[in-house]
Formats: sequence, structure tokens, C-alpha cells
Amino acid sequence: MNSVLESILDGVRADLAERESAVPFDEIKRLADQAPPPKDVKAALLAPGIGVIAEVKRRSPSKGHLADIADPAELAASYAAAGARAISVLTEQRRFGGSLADFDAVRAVVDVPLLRKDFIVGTYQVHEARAHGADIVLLIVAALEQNALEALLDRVESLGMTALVEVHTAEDADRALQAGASLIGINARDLHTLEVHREVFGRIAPGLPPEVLKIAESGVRGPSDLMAYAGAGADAVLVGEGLVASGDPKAAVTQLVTAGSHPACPRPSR
Ligand SMILES: O=C(O)c1ccccc1NCC(=O)[C@H](O)[C@H](O)COP(=O)(O)O
Repeated sequence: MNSVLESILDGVRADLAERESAVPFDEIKRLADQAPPPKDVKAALLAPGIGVIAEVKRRSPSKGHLADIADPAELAASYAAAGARAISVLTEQRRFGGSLADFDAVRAVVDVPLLRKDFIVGTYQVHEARAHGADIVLLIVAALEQNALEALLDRVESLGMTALVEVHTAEDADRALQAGASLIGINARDLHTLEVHREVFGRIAPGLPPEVLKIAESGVRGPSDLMAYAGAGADAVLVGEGLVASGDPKAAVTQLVTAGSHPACPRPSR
């Protein structure tokens, strides 16, 4: 099947091959070893209330252009000041307009945990993420064979980072658990069709063990979506478009953070 995900992965592999020939693996490993230690992601996400992971997202395959982000560092600093628990930075260039330069700019100004949001297909990218100061690395189950998923999860953890393992189906969730994931993102967006169905979270989350942290990804357009995900057991929500395309990302993230810490907001039981 020639899905959107497969075409994204083709581009990612081509770009990765160029970076690997420009900066050898040994050098990336050396830079990763020199980076400041990763932050305690789970402690950040387990703070009281439903966390907000705010995303720096310029465009997307589903919507095209989302926002002119002249200064990703300024945007990220406003997210952090508003109380975002973590920040996600898209680093995929061809379809999302992101870059490691965006990631570096954000890393330079915020102290909250940073997620490298990309399509990870090899260990080089994991060391590269660490070299740039990432604390969290996204691993998408649908993009990886099981042995690759397990090897990449081990590599992420061996570098002290946390893997956000993304699933969209119950079968993906079984594979994530088998790989040993302890932070699982349930993406409402089907990466083959790009359709967003928020109810996917409520179908999958109850089947995950209570000790696994659950992130609801995609489709949050305002506080009522956050409350609905919280009611279905989310520890945090990951939000891109609803912030960057709002016209006032700082106000939009503040509204979500306020909703997530409101006493009426449901809390996960663990
Ligand atoms: O956003 C897309 O169109 C997309 C297409 C194909 C693969 C991944 C895609 N998005 C990545 C994400 O999962 C989202 O950036 C993230 O969950 C935030 O979603 P949203 O709040 O709906 O922008």
C-alpha cells in the first residue's frame, strides 16, 4: 500500500542518508555523549493535573500550511511560560517544514522536556536527537518492524531518554507493550488515511496497564477536547494545530493548561 506514511518514510530515509554521509555515526555518538543529561520526563508528566505537550508545527500533510512561525524559540518560550509540561518540535522537513535548527533554537531557550517529533527509522536518528538535547524521542509503531521498534526503544533508554511510543490500533498497542513501552501516545490520526477520530483514544487506553503513561495525540482544538481525553484516561495531550493555527498560541495554550489543572478536570486513576 502506498500510504502517506510510506511516502513520508521514503523522504525521511533519503534525508537521513545525506546527514549520515555528512556527519559520521561515530561523530554523532560523540556529540550525544557530550550533551547535557536528559530530563525526568515522567516526573514532569506526572505533576498534578492533565499535562499539555505543546507542538511547534509549521505545516502538515493533512492541512498543508498551518502557521508562519518566524521564531520557533519565541513560540516555545511562550508555551513553557504558559505551563506546558513538555514541548514537541517537528524536525521532519519535507512534509512538516521542521528542522533540527528549529529544535536547537527551542532547546536554547526552554528547560522543560523536549520531544524530537520525527519519523525515526534508525539508531543514527536516536543519537542525533540526544546530540541536539532531546529528552523524548517519538517511535511510531506503524512505521517500524517489531525487532526495529524494540532495538530503537532500547537505544533511546540506554541514552537516558524516554521513548514516546505511538499507536493507533489495539494491535499497535500490543506491540508497544511487548516492546516494553512505558509512555504510550495514542494518536487519533490514522497515518495512512490522515483521518482524525478522537474516540480511538477511549477504545485503546482502557486496555493499557495503569502504570503506563498515556498521551492523547492529535485533534485537540480547545479545552473541551482536553476534558474529553482526560475523561477517557489521558495523562497529557499533545497539541499542534490547535495552538499554532489559533492566531494566538499563547492564549490557546494557557486555556488548555488552565483546563487541565481545573479541579473539575478528570484525573487518571492509578
Ligand atoms: O499532522 C499530520 O497531518 C500528520 C500526517 C502524517 C503523519 C503525522 C502527522 N502529524 C503528526 C502528529 O501526530 C501531530 O503533529 C500531533 O499529534 C499533533 O496533532 P494536531 O494537534 O492535530 O496538530
